[in-house]
Amino acid sequence: MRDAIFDMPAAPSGYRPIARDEMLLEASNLVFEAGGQRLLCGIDVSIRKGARTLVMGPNGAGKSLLLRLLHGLLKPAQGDVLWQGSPLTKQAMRAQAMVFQRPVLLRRSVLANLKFALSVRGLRGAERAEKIDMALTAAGLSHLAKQPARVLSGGEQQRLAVVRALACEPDLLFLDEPTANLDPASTAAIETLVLEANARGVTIVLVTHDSGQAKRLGQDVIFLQDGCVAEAGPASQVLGAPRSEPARAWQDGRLYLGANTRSINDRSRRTF
Ligand SMILES: Nc1ncnc2c1ncn2[C@@H]1O[C@H](COP(=O)(O)OP(=O)(O)OP(=O)(O)O)[C@@H](O)[C@H]1O
Repeated sequence: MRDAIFDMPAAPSGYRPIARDEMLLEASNLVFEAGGQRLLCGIDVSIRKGARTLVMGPNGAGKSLLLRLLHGLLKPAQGDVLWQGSPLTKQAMRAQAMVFQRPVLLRRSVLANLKFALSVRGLRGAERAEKIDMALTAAGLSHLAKQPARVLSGGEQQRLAVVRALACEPDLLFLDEPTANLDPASTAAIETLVLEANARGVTIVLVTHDSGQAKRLGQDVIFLQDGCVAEAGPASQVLGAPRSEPARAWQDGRLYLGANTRSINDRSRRTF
């Protein structure tokens, strides 16, 4: 039985080994295949309760697929996802929420988007109204509550998507490139919402290509390359003193093309 956060060599000094009961989500030997291709190669990852874990790596590395598998939106060809040590159930999925790069909003008002999400969770009346009010305030969207969500700017839509997810009080929030295409002010607003939620105890798993964001938010990092984990561990190691070539290239700002020359069928082999 594993008792450390990731399947890595000995943890570097200063990094506290994490006991198993501190794991919120664990995946072992996750394989995903589509169209006759092996897209995830047998991934082992663990998500610490209360931590901010970043999923990084180049385009097509499998970051979104990994999030969807961890959230239970996709089923693996092989491998298991455990939520607090037990198989992922519908109930466990309700303790999680996901925010996508392009916000998925109802073609209704800002208010109705929040109302609907909370109603699905069984909230009504004063309790729901209070949560809606809190969400609108947190997102700075109170003045736009009656506007159709689709007329909001990209940054406003993403803030709505984040507070709508958080209003349901998930234990874990997945965010797939939530600030791609956003300007610095909008990025800062999303990061503030994420950090505030995390300070309240919400575990965060966030995909990013943004090196500044990785440094600002990262506590643990899973670095993917070609559907495999190239390196995983504390951000101080993976981003600060990487051991794998893909993560080293990222740190140096080099374009790492090596793995792309391999054929798709080689994806099951770890060559890092
Ligand atoms: N349903 C599917 N069927 C076939 N191939 C798929 C499917 N979903 C994803 N892929 C492929 O799997 C690979 C990984 O996709 P994924 O979206 O996870 O990459 P990513 O790391 O999130 O990339 P990006 O940074 O560009 O968003 C890609 O080559 C993609 O084309």
